[in-house]
Amino acid sequence: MNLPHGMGNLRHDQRPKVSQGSTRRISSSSRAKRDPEPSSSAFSKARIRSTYSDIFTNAISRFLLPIHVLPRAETSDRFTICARVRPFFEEETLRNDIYDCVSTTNETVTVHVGNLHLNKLEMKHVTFHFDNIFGKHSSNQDVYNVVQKTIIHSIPQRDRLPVDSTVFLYGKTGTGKSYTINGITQLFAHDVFTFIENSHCDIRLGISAIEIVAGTKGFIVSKDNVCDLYNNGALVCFRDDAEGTVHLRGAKEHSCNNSTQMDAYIKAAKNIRRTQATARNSESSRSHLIYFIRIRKAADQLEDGEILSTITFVDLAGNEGKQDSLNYKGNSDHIKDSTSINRSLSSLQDCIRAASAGSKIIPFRGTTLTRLLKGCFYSKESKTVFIGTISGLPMDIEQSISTLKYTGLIKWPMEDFTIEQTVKLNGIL
Ligand SMILES: Nc1ncnc2c1ncn2[C@@H]1O[C@H](COP(=O)(O)OP(=O)(O)OP(=O)(O)O)[C@@H](O)[C@H]1O
Repeated sequence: MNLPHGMGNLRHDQRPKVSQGSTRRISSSSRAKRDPEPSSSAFSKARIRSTYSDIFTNAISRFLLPIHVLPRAETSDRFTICARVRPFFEEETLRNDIYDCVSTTNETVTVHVGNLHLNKLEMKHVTFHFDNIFGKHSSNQDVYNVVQKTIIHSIPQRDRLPVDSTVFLYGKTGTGKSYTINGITQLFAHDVFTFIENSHCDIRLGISAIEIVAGTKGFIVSKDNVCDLYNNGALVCFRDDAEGTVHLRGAKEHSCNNSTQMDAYIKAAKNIRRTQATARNSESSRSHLIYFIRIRKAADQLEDGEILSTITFVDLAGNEGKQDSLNYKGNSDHIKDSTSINRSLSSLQDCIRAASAGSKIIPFRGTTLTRLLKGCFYSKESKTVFIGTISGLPMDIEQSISTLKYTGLIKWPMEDFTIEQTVKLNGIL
């Protein structure tokens, strides 16, 4: 029997156990109806999940990935779509109402959604099939090994022109975006000079780091501000050229001659970035952080000398559902931040989807974030890795599903990467 790929490397006895129930693909048209925004009802859902945790954990332990989940046509390698599941913290493992609602293989992640429907308990297993899944036990090195295959295309070779590459981290607050980007940029800093040496090309590296923060006029959220993290947060203007390369006017670019320097500049930007303690994360990022690693001709020592390619690392601010916003009632700054962040994330998805569908019209002018990343959408040769981060907590289920849908839709129509099975559980309430 042909095992679906992703399951091929699991022995039969290692695979999750069979579950009974209906299986269906999710169509894009019915998506909105069945997946409403998490709302105050999410609280009652959380209560149901905690009250009937025994029944739900039993149903999760009997889950088996449907055999026909995976076949799909080969798609281009311009976008690599991944998800990472963060492990539970120690304090979470000690709580009775918390159990793991996510299971993974190398290419699939399944979110187990326990619910009460018409007074009966049911378990919906929603499986997402991506290019790579990093489970709870994966390390930053595992993530970097995949990212490296993409960013290597930006290093010039004698027989090949370099292309731009971008790595995005997207997910709910506290799911490990910054943890992942810090890990992979550190590994990148360590490796990149070896790549350059092996390329035998005369090139030099420069790094700039900016954050995008919500601009406000009174009560109104206006155009976002771009701040230079290497110049005390000074405001930066930018323009793009015909090739789509964005030039930051007034942003400092530091030349890096070795790994230690590169690593130090990466850490310096991270430490200056705007963060705020929230209910979910003591150091929650309230801005989008972007590192631009410019690969320039070595002969051209000027700061604005010819750019051969750019490697961009984007740590997006945490997206927030309605229930998160309820924690900040009355904090108008936080609400303005959230509005701006959610608007730019939604615009980013529109742009990446238009780009992956090969559309000539890409709505990148909508937000500062998408204007800055224009090159990633316009250049057909550019390569992008998009990593959605989630947690397996019962109270995060709706957000995890929303993150995974957002992430997958970048590359495929919904029915090509999602499958849903519903199992009716014993117990009438
Ligand atoms: N894979 C992981 N392994 C171990 N610890 C992790 C992992 N992912 C996240 N963490 C820990 O979880 C906490 C929150 O992670 P992090 O700050 O990266 O979240 P975030 O998604 O960037 O949140 P925000 O959007 O609020 O900035 C941190 O203490 C981090 O060390």
